[in-house]
Amino acid sequence: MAVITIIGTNYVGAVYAAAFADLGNQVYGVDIDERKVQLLSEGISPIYEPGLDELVTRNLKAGRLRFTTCYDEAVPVSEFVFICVGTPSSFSGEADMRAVRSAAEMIGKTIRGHTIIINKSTMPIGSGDLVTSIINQVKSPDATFAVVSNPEFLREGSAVQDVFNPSRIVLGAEDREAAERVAELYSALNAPVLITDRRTAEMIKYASNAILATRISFINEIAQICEQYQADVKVVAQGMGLDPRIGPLFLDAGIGFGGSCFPKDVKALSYMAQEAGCHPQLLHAVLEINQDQRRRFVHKLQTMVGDLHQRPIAIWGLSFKQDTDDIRESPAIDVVRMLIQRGAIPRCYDPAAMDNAREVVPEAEYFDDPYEAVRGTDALLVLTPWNEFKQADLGRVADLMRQPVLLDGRNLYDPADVRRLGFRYAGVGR
Ligand SMILES: NC(=O)c1ccc[n+]([C@@H]2O[C@H](COP(=O)([O-])OP(=O)(O)OC[C@H]3O[C@@H](n4cnc5c(N)ncnc54)[C@H](O)[C@@H]3O)[C@@H](O)[C@H]2O)c1
Ligand SMILES: O=c1ccn([C@@H]2O[C@H](COP(=O)(O)OP(=O)(O)O[C@H]3O[C@H](CO)[C@@H](O)[C@H](O)[C@H]3O)[C@@H](O)[C@H]2O)c(=O)[nH]1
Repeated sequence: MAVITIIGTNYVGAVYAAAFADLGNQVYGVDIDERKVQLLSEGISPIYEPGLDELVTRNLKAGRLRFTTCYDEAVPVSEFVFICVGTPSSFSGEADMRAVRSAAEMIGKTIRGHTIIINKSTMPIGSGDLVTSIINQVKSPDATFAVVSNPEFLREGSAVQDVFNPSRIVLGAEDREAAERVAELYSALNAPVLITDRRTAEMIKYASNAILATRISFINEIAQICEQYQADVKVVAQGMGLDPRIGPLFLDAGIGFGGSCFPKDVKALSYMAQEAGCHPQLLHAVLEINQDQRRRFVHKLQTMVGDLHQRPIAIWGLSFKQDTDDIRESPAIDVVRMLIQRGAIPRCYDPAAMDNAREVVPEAEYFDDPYEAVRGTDALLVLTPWNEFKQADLGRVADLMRQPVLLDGRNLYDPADVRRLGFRYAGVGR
């Protein structure tokens, strides 16, 4: 049993707080957002993440988990303090480290005895040194500490599952004993552990996200070429994926990657590269192809239905991927914005992300029922691959629409099946 504090309790921190408690530890979750702390203390997850409510509730009841806004209540009694605050993109693409700096300062002021501080947020290379120096400036003279980098690889929508079944635990430290003590926290999960220096660990995170984003932009570029030569990118990806050197994952063509990680982390890596005098051509291309994908999709809609002014267009899916309410950098939200700019009337449905979407795109119309959203529309755009869209009653959809046009931004449907129902259909790269 260890006493652990998690700083920042949202997509990453809330899941970790509950998971470490579930493994038998005493855990404090600290967040500056009072509403979030209040909800979590009542066993209600502030985000849509399958399995999280149950995990939080079970551990609150067992008395192993507590949420607070007060560092003083948690940090002084903790042996381990995880930093899980956000590191969003700033205007230049550089990671915005304000939350990390302020968390480090608060940790520095409240640590007692010996504490291991773990950087779990995705932070630029060199951030371990930054956190160390901030803490050194404010800590009490008798407090000692070590900073370990421990990047996180969970995916939203399957975060609970991913945290209990990690592909690897990466630890970076100048103090090997500190890294080994952090490794013990994960010992029950039987995952491979890689211990290295801090900067290498920080780079492993950026390089991992960058290659996954690269695969997506790669297949999206292949999809563009497939469209010109009447090949089917879905089958191309399948055929490529059978080669064990290539593998089948992260080769789904579509409207591009979004979310709070790939876009910001590729930008941050590219920024770091440029700052160091490198020329990150591949990273630039990955981002450029990703933006193009959205524009090309809207252009395809225009070629199929003509001028969009005053045209009602149905949208299925707003979150950046399935099984989450997260709309950060969602390509679907970008597409909706482009439609509005062109005078269209987007009629949107999403099983989890509509409250978030309403806040950023209040001009669109929202429906609680996917079939209501398509009523009287001139096209249906499927933008997020939620399960409930995969076997939807497309016959009924065709009947409800003013004209049956289906643009499948995630290649969910079999083109021949959809055309048989009377739709004019376009996927991506097929
Ligand atoms: N979301 C993911 O799937 C994922 C996966 C792996 C790594 N990461 C990385 O982990 C980090 C956290 O990601 P997230 O999506 O959970 O971020 P988030 O922005 O959704 O949540 C951050 C939380 O930290 C809180 N916070 C901000 N400043 C604070 C402070 N000074 N003290 C205490 N709490 C504070 C915020 O109120 C918020 O609840 C980021 O660096 C991200 O890149 C995210
Ligand atoms: O073949 C694919 C796979 C994914 N996507 C899109 O890529 C984005 C990211 O998807 P995914 O990686 O599943 O979700 P995230 O929750 O953003 O997780 C990524 O980002 C996290 C934050 O850094 C990392 O921890 C994870 O390992 C990494 O997969 C989404 O918009 C997906 O729709 C595609 O377009 N095609």
